[in-house]
Amino acid sequence: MVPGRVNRSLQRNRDEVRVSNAPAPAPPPRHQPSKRAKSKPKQLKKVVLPTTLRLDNLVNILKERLSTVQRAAEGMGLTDTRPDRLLTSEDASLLALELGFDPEINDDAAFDLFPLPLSPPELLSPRPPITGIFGHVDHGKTSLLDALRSTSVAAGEAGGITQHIGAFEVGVASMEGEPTITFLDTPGHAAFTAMRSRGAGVTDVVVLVVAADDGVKPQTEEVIGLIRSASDELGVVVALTKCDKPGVDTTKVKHELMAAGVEVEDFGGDVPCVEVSSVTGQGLAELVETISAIAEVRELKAERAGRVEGRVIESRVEKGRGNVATVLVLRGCLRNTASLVAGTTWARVRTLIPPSGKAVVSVYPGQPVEVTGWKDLPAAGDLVLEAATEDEAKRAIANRLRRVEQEKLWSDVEVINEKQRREAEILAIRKDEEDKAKAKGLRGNAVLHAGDAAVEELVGASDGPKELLLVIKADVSGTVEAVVGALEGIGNAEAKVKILSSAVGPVTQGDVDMARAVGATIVGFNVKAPGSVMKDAAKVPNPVPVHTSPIIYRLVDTVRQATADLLPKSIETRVHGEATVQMVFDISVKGRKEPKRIAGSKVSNGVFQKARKARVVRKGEVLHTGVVSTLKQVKKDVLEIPKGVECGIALDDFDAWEVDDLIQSVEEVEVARTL
Ligand SMILES: Nc1nc2c(ncn2[C@@H]2O[C@H](COP(=O)(O)OP(=O)(O)OP(=O)(O)O)[C@@H](O)[C@H]2O)c(=O)[nH]1
Repeated sequence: MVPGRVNRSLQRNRDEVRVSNAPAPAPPPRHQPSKRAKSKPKQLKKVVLPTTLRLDNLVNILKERLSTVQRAAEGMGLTDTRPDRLLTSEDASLLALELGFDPEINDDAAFDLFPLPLSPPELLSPRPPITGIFGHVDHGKTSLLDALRSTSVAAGEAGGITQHIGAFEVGVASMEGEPTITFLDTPGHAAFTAMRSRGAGVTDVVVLVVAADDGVKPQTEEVIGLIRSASDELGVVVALTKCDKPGVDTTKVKHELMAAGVEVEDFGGDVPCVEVSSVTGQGLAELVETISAIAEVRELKAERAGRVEGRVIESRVEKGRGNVATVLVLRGCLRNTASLVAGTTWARVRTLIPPSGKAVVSVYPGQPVEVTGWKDLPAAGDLVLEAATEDEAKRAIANRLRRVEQEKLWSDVEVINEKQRREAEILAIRKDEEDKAKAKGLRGNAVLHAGDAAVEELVGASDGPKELLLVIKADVSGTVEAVVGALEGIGNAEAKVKILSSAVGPVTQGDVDMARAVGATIVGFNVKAPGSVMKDAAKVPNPVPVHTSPIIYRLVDTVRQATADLLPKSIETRVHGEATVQMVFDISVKGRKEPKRIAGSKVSNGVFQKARKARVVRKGEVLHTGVVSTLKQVKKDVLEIPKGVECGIALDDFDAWEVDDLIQSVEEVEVARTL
């Protein structure tokens, strides 16, 4: 415990408040210590405050009166001082200080691991370039990666098989230093833009794949945009694929590339363009040579000793191996004895498996490796850092988790406080309306009804957009991110998607329980939902919708439809008949003092039906829509009147007829809306 820390931060806060209120002559009341706190600094009594507490918890901890704490809170500028109001730890500390206490926080909470400063040049050694292959759907990325991968297998030990770990290495005979290129095996689906842009973050060289028989397409342009935004860090080579196809016009494609802003070498620019075929193997060696030439010019170097740093490029749970993450080493030496942290999890490395499939004891910069031993699954994109000891790793992660929890809690605090404030407001309004109703002489249900009506008006007026709550599951962390990216934007101002949680793994009973508790829908990409879990999800009265598919677009469509279903249906009015008022007269009705006012009309269009609602239109303006109480032909009650026939019409709640009013016989139909 370090008591001084809080005081320093409190001082800083006071300064901030003063600055923001600079024009005011006197310091504002909030964050202003009382004389009591100032004049008796030695008598401050130590108190340890939990990170989250309600106002009444603070009252108990400080052993003060509720009213005293509330007064102090008001003096600090807090408008809401109800006992169940949640306080931020900062406000709670300030209140404690204000009331003559010395609040403490745990200094260990600040500990974490961070990337090392840049290494001095004399410690740097060449490293393999990290190469990403990007381009439009079906332009041949997978085929090119497969062709390059088989080159690496062929060049490796006899019978060797490359494991699919999200990256692989290809040897380059002519390259100096580390004679390999590391290829990232990134997927090329349109919905995976998020992953691609992250992939580009660790990439040194981009191979822009353009099919020679198809030319520049929307995703080609998207990749060009990505390359432009990171042009200082990226080397670029264009691979014109499918050049074995008869009749392809590579010059035309190069023109298209120029038009899209890629200055190809043949036309005087600096971007090399290699014509390849994954079918015949044409140009593959040249492509590899070109990448290594680009890498040499860029002098890619990293320190091969010391603490390791890397990035997670893929992660998944594997039967028998547990949490597995493919890590790309960016600096240092990754040993099979290291303790690592990534995101909010850590690992004591159990095995290091490179693409060749044979365990190794150390891995160097530019190389990809599968790391097992993670306590939890790290996410694709997470920074991997080495801790000096296992304890250090655990400490850093405990603090990161605490911070994540706190952040979440404090965003919830706002919501909870707002919800409580609103509930109190609703109660007050209900009471007020009920009192008014009683004063008017109303009794019993009529009083309750007055309260209900006022609350309904208030609640109806301020409802935000409807939300489709989602629990997302996917096979690997990269796809979790992609699915979240594809779904989170769905909706409009009236209905939208809200993602409650997203994680790697199959749909579990826990997911269903959680979804059921909050009324959420489960979306699974490329994952299984066991039969028992699906059976439970289908249970009435609270079934949980579960949508799983290996096709992301299908999930997007399903979620879009489910979100559209939340939209209030639009009401379409269909007119089945029209009558024009020709004269207005009164008839006396048995048992009624007042005569009934009848619109003597003639049906001018369609059929006028008693069972349908009637809409009164005067000079184009709708005056009333209501129930038909009387429909008479001469003196006889009838159910409908055809076109051209005269009739008498009366409505339940309207009788201010005028000659020439139009009475429409209407049907109100609910129409589903789309997004
Ligand atoms: N003739 C010929 N066909 C090719 C070549 N490269 C790919 N193809 C074919 O083009 C089609 C698409 O190839 P993929 O490698 O799946 O393309 P992709 O870019 O990975 O596709 P997505 O993963 O869907 O983005 C397949 O039918 C391949 O057989 C090539 O060099 N020559």
